[in-house]
Amino acid sequence: MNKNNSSVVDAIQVGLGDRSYPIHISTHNLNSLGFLCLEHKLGRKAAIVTNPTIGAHYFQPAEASLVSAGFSVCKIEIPDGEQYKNSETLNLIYDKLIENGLDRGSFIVALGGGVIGDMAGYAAATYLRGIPFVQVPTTLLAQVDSSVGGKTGINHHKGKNLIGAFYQPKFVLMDLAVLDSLSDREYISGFAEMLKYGVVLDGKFFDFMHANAEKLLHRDKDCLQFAVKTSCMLKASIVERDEREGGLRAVLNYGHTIGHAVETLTDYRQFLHGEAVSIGMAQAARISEAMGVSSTSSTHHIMSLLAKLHLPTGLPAFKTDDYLAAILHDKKIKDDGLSFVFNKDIGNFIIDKVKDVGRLLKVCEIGD
Ligand SMILES: NC(=O)c1ccc[n+]([C@@H]2O[C@H](COP(=O)([O-])OP(=O)(O)OC[C@H]3O[C@@H](n4cnc5c(N)ncnc54)[C@H](O)[C@@H]3O)[C@@H](O)[C@H]2O)c1
Ligand SMILES: O=C(O)C(=O)C[C@@H](O)[C@H](O)[C@H](O)COP(=O)(O)O
Ligand SMILES: [Zn+2]
Repeated sequence: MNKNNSSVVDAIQVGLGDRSYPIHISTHNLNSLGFLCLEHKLGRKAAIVTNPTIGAHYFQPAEASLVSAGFSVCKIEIPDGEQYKNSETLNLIYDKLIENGLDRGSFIVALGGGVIGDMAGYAAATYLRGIPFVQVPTTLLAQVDSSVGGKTGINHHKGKNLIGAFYQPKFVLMDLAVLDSLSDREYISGFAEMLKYGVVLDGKFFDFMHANAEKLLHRDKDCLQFAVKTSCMLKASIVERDEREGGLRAVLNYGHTIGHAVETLTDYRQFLHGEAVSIGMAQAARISEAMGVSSTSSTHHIMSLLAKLHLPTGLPAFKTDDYLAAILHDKKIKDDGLSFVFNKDIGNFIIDKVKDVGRLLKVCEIGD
C-alpha cells in the first residue's frame, strides 16, 4: 500500500462545510486509492464503476490498491460512450449494486471520464437514498471539470443532463499519468473546459494557455499539472460560493447552451462534450461581441486559441428551429427567459436573461 503522503499534503480543498473534500493531483498516485479510502473511513465494500476501455488499463491497479488496504471490491462495467449515459445504463448499475450486495456501509469508485463520473455519481446519490462515492477521473476533461463540484446525472433524448442531483464525492484522486493512454482527440477535448475558465474567469490563465499551447499539445507534464491545478482551483472557487447553481455557478455553463444543443441534436454520438462546448464557446464569443459586451479583438483571440488547440468551432448543419427546440429544454430556462453567459472581453462575464433566443441565434453561422 502506497501512502503517497506528498499527494495528500498537496491537495486542493473544496470548501463546502460538512461536504468539503480534497482533490489530490499528482503523477503515478493511483496506488494511493486504498490508503485514501481508509483515511476517509469508507466502508469495507467497494464497487468500481468503469467501462471496458478504461478498465483494461486501470481497473487492476485500482482494485489492487483497494484490496491491499483491506477492502473487498466488485467491478461494474458499463458500455463506453456518451450515448449510453442514460436511464438504461443507470438501471444496469443499480442491478449490479443489488446483485453484489452493496449496502449502506459500502461505497462507489467512479473510475473513468465524465460519463462514468456523472453516472456513477448519480447512482451513488440515489442507491439506498445515497451511499458515499469517490471520483478517480481518467480523462483531462474529467480532471479539469466533471469530477469536481458534485453535478451528477444522465441525459434524456430531449436534452443533456436533464435528470440528476448535486452530490459531492468524498475525495477526488487525479493521476496525471493515466492521461498518457488518451487518444489525441479525447485529450484535446479537455482543453475546451480549461479555456472556458480562462475566457470567463481568469484572463491570465487564458494568456498562459495561449503562450503554452504547443507544450500543452505535446503533453508537457509541468504545463499540464499547472493547468489541471489552476482549473480545479477556479472551479472550486465558484462551487464553494454557489454549490447548487442559484446564480453564479451558471458561469461554468459558458458555451454550453449551444454546446448542449449540438450534443442533443446529434444524438450524443458525433461530438465529444469538449468539442461541443468548443463550438458553443465560439458562438457565445460572437454573440457577446454582437450584443456589445465584448470587443472584436477578444472574439479574435478566443477563435485563434480554439484553432491553435485544434478545437472545432463550426456548427453542424441543423436549422435554426432545431437549435431553438433543443435550447428550449435547457435547465437555464425559466418563465422569465434563458440565463445566458456572455464573455465580457477575456477574463470576465455577464449572466443575463434572454427572452428572444432566436435573436441570439441570428448572430451564429447557421446554414438555413
Ligand atoms: N459533472 C460535471 O460537472 C461535468 C462537467 C463537464 C462534463 N461533464 C460530462 O462529462 C462527459 C464527458 O466526459 P469525457 O470527455 O471525459 O468523456 P468520456 O467519459 O466519454 O471519455 C472519453 C473517452 O475516453 C475514454 N477514456 C477515459 N479515460 C481514458 C484513459 N485514461 N485512457 C484511454 N481512454 C480513456 C473513455 O472510455 C471514452 O471513450 C459528458 O457527459 C459531460 O456532460 C460533466
Ligand atoms: O459544474 C458546473 O456547474 C458546470 O456547468 C460544468 C459543465 O462543464 C458541465 O458540462 C455541466 O454538466 C453542465 O451543467 P448542466 O447543469 O447544464 O448539466
Ligand atoms: Zn461541460
